[in-house]
Amino acid sequence: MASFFNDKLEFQPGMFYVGVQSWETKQYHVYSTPNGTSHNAFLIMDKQVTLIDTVPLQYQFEFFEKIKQLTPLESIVNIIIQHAEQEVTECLPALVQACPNACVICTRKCYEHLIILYPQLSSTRFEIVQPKKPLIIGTKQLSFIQVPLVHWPESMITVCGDIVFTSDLFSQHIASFKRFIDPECQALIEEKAEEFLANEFSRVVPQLIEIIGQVKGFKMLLPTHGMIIKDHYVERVLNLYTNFTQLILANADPSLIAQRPKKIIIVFETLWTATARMADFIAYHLKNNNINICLLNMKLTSLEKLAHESLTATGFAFGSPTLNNGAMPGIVQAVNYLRGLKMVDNKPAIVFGSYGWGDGEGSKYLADQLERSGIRVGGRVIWKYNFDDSVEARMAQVLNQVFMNK
Ligand SMILES: Cc1cc2nc3c(=O)[nH]c(=O)nc-3n(C[C@H](O)[C@H](O)[C@H](O)COP(=O)(O)O)c2cc1C
Repeated sequence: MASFFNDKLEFQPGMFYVGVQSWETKQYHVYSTPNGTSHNAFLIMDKQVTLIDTVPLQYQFEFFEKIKQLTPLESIVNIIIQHAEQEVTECLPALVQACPNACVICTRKCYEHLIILYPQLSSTRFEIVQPKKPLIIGTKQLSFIQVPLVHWPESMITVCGDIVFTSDLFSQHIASFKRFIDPECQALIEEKAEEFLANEFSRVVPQLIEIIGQVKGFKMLLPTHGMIIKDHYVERVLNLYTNFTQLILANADPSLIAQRPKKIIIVFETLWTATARMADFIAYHLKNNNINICLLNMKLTSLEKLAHESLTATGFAFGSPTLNNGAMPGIVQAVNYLRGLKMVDNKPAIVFGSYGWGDGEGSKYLADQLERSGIRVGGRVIWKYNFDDSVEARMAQVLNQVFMNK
């Protein structure tokens, strides 16, 4: 009987895509994924049938059906788990039950994480990968490169001939009927790959540089999320990764940041528009002084957009009215997110905001959060309810001083 899931893709002789498209995923980790995502898994039909990664539990039926189109589940001998996170392991307990002959192959750390996540795996047969010991599965041979903290401590990637299964590396959050990057979707895929980088890998640049060197020259990259990258797109994506690492390294050096075209991120929230109107004033003032701006209202903007834009920023203006003696939740979240990704470090910042009856505790809270992370706040402009020309003049002076050294 024809199966609904019979959309086999043999991307290399004997190698099949058995992943799923998650069109409905609009939130991933802490940020939004408007294009959905995919959870990619791969089956290698060799003497020893070998599976690379699983998918989230909600897709177990589809995943198993896809495998069964190619081979009975019991025939699987090796289950390679590149990363312990639930998105690639939730089907593992059921899979192990369905494949009595299978051995789970992963790093030592991955094994430690898996048996905490799934105690029922304690009697499963595991094999811990060794750096220089390939796994021979018949005509094909697999070798493993550990990539700690890219993006969990147990992560590894898998090399097979001239292709690499890259786990989260080179991922892009997008669901699609296409499996391969092509000219039509190239721009979107590259944007999504850079967004993924900004949100997931800003803290692991030395590891990225090492991996970029290791995967140069390979023909095909098969990430956990998004489309497969092959042919000349491999070089394009590696260049994108290299540019990203250079950008992040430059972010650690104030003299290199100073050489970039100026770009100030104005990120704010508002209750009754006063802080929003001041954000507009800041935007106009900077623009009139030939400084690029990006104006983001955190009620209408996503964290992944904020992080992506912040990659190339040279400074920040954070605005919040006072709400219950503190700052607005979205802007607190924004500061916390950028601080964690080290996007604000070494860049000038100001805070601003309206208040009613207190002392501008909203912007004070933001300034304290930034200063506690070692980020120097160059100015704080506050006003009661509504602002007039004198507050605008004060703001203009702070902007000139902090962002233009005037
Ligand atoms: C729910 C709520 C809580 C507030 N809490 C405070 C407060 O704790 N301290 C204060 O000075 N003002 C407080 N305010 C007043 C606002 O900070 C004030 O209206 C301000 O002008 C709003 O700025 P906006 O127009 O940018 O939203 C509060 C306002 C609201 C609606």
